[in-house]
Amino acid sequence: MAVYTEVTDDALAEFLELYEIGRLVAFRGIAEGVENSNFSLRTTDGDFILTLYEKRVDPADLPWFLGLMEHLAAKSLPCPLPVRARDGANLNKLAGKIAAITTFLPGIWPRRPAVAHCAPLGEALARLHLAGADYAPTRANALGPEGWRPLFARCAGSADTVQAGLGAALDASLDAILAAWPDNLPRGHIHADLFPDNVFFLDGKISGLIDFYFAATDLYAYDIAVCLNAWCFENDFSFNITKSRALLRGYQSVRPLAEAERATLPVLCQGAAIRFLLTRLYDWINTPDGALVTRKDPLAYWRRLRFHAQARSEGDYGL
Ligand SMILES: Nc1ncnc2c1ncn2[C@@H]1O[C@H](COP(=O)(O)OP(=O)(O)OP(=O)(O)O)[C@@H](O)[C@H]1O
Ligand SMILES: N[C@@H](CCO)C(=O)O
Repeated sequence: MAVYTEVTDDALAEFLELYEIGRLVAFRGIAEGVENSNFSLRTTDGDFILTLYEKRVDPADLPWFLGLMEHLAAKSLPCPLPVRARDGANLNKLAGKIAAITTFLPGIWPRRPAVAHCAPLGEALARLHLAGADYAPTRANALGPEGWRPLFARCAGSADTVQAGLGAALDASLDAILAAWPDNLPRGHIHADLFPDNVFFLDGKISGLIDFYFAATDLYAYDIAVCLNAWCFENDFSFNITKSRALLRGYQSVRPLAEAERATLPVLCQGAAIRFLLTRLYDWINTPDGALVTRKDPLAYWRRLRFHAQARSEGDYGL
């Protein structure tokens, strides 16, 4: 459930006056997502999404995210296009929060990711990387390697309440991953959270890439590692190398990987696994019982981390 902030009819009417998008026809909260409050908005001009930015998004970063989306959409990537108000602003205030309207994208996200989704996903990710290359402003990845130790420090004390011995195991894993982390790979703007619920499909083709609020300037291959974690494990935590091979082939059909990117896939995947493990662990510990939002299981990423830690080479990912 992700409607943290209620929007009254009067406040909405006043807000929509700022835009030139026709008259309101329908408005409802969207239950999915955990980070921001999202509403679907229908006007006489069409369908839109209204987002109110909540806890984790730093308002100072919003112009960068919206600018990136505008840049990518202009290059025909199927991502939401921020709608500008009459005065040209793409961010305004609603119900005490910073808010934006973006275009609505058709399609549905795959509840059960299959092999057939993975090649189009890889292609779309590579297109995103290429299309973003000439977006000049940069954004440091707050949830990249430099952020992992400080994040762990904020939840280490409670890790063992989730699983006995988890704190010490994570401490050792972080040491190993950070020591082996590559710093000389090709970089640019990455999505950094391209999970199945952020990718819409229609008739077997990708129709939407959403949720750019973790995007940052970082290693391209790290973005692939995020996708390998999010798309290529089965419910029993076994790694599906057929999905991984399809994803990597799809990616390389658009942007071939450098040798160093291929060779470092095991550690990049460990890093991506620990990143989601840590944010989930933090949320697990800090979300009060009875909160409306569903907490995500940190241990699902502990299982993934263990797989990647025993991977020896790119061959373990189907290359
Ligand atoms: N541009 C869009 N077009 C169509 N639907 C959208 C769009 N943006 C968001 N949605 C809908 O809103 C839901 C939540 O959006 P989103 O994933 O961005 O929320 P969030 O709280 O920021 O997410 P997350 O928890 O994944 O970080 C999506 O699953 C989708 O149903
Ligand atoms: N994709 C993240 C949640 C929000 O970005 C996760 O599954 O932990």
